Amino acid sequence: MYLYVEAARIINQVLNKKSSIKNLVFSSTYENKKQLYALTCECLKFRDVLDKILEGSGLLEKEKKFFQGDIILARVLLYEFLLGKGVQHAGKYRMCIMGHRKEINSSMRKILDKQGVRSLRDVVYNHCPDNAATGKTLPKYVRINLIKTDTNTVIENFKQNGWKLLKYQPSNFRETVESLKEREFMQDAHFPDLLVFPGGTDLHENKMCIAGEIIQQDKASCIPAHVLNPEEGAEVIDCCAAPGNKTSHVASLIRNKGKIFAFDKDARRMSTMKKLIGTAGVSCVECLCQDFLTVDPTDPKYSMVEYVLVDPSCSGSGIVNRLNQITDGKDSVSVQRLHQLSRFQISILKHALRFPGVKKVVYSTCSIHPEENEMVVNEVYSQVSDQFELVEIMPNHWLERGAPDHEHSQCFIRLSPDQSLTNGFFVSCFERRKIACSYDSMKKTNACKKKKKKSKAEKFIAKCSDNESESTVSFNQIHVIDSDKMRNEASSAADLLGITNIDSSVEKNKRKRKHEKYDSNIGRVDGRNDSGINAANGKKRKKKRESEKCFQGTENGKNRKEDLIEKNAQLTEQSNVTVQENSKESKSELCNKQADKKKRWEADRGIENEVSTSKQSNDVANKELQQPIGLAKKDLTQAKKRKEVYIVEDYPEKTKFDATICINSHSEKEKKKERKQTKDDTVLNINENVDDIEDITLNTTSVTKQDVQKKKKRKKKKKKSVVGNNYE
Ligand SMILES: C[S@@+](CC[C@H](N)C(=O)[O-])C[C@H]1O[C@@H](n2cnc3c(N)ncnc32)[C@H](O)[C@@H]1O
Repeated sequence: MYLYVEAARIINQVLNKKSSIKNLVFSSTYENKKQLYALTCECLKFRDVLDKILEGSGLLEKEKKFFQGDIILARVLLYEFLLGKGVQHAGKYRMCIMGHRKEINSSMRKILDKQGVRSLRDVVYNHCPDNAATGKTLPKYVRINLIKTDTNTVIENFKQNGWKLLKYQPSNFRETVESLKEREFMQDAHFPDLLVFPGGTDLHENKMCIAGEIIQQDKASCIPAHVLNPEEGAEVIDCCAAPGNKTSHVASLIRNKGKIFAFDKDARRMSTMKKLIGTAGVSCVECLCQDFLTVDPTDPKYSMVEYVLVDPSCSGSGIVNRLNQITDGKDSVSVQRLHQLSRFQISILKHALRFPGVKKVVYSTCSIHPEENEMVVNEVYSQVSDQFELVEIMPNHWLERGAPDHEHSQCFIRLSPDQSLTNGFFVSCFERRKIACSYDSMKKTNACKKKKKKSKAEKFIAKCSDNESESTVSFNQIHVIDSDKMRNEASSAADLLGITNIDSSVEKNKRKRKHEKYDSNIGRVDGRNDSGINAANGKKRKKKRESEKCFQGTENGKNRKEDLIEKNAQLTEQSNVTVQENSKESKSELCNKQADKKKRWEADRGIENEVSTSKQSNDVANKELQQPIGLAKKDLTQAKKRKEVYIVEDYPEKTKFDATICINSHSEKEKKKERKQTKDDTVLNINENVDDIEDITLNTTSVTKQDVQKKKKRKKKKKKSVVGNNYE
């Protein structure tokens, strides 16, 4: 049968170090790769004991003609007969084995009796001091795919199918795991989306596994995504993603909301990944079959990426049931190979840290060699320590730290079969440093920025005035739609003219932003969290990213520090607007607030100074900072009631208009008329193309909807004629 012949061929090549099992299985023409892979691996694991049985039974001698010295094929058939599904549908192969079954069985019995065990598996386990070949002692970990289901449902499902859920105290977690018996399972102590089963449990045929609701994944390999801990809606890069276990885990943590750019240069592995993420119902991933080192970090496409996972190719020396260990011995990685790998790992990690918007990078390997772990991270850290810091991962929850005798080893975590009951693994985490800058220097920068803005605001207003009928322009209120930049322009304009009513609601994102407030942490590279899923922060950060869009990463060539300072400047300016508007507040209150704000600003950035302990004043300052611009919510509501403000709400979804200025200085009748007109007809078209944010102030023209439609028609006609010309 082709399966047996193919398995024998692959084993032969692996033993002769021609290629790896995975490569050979993937390139095989045998269709059922899973079956072929499993048989190949198992035959390699049981190689020694199968050889003994062969010797005892004299099978090779007796069937000299049949096997022609092919001991590997004989091993494969013997495995299938004794440990597999039986030599099925295999004609002459089956006849050959069945014809000698008595000798085979008696040979096996002798071995079992000699060792005092009941099965061949026990022979193998007893012969491997660390059980490396079988992985028997390692529990089986099952990750719950939160895109398709939830932990309780999965637990209930197992219980209904006769599995018993074991309870434990944190102090006896390890003992409970080690004592797990058949059809018993438990929840992991560290990660709520992980279940633990007895070693050797095979859930491939389980319905939830087939449906992609649960995924068999070692606990070690689940740690990087948890350490990365992106919030829902986050943008993530997975540099070396295939076959996609960690990618699909990240997708699960962000509940399929956000974006993952998954790179891998190996097309074959990439296609496996596509299948895996397809089964897992992951749709937020863009698979990019590309060498990650060739990706341009300044490409605007990646400007919103804040999280990067670096899980590069490594020696795999931590994988305990790695077949290379069976074929080559435990320390089979040569010095030269280690050197090559570590050079590659350094370059990938350095490249990951080049993405301008990135704030967290997790580097992991399934290697036990410091050359691929601590040494790589420390080498890279020495080059980026001005921008990034090494974060202490799970400081109170994980005892096994980086290898001693290496710098920063306290920051890293390692996993091992002995201590963590997992494969050997290494995880480290870089976070972008917080910017420390004094309040005074920040204010100085603000002053410069303000000057520039003033001229921009003047320009803006001049253009607005040009486009509205001069007699009615009073600029009592400004309404800005879907443009952060415009909102800022409007703020400056309002400032300049002493306008009191500013409604900066962003219509297109109205629903998204409804409950979100400006993040008072803006400008800080923050959000550390050891583990767990931080869904609540998700919306907040998404909003922050949206509002930062015009500053961060998109303005190529600008350095991040400047961006952040600008953001802070913006924030202060915006809160100033609020303060100015709040005419009811006394001067002294305002002074107090300013002082509090200064203290808070400096305390946030670790600048040693007196930090205000007054919760009340901090709360006020917080409120102020959270309020981006314009009217307080309650003031806005009142203004709406007084009909001083109206909001153009029902723009059609596909409207191209980004901004409109609404004049509000006439009688109610006129206002109504004007409102209708504004909706239907005259709008100040700030920018037709939302993507061209840079052009917003430049392309300010007044056009009617009819104009736009005409323009579109003209464009269409033009296109048609071009197509026509091509045919000619
Ligand atoms: C350790 S595996 C990644 C495993 C994956 N993170 C997971 O959890 O399933 C390393 C991957 O890196 C890919 N790789 C190696 N060099 C690369 C490069 N320069 N750019 C992108 N991918 C690369 C390999 O093809 C391999 O699939």
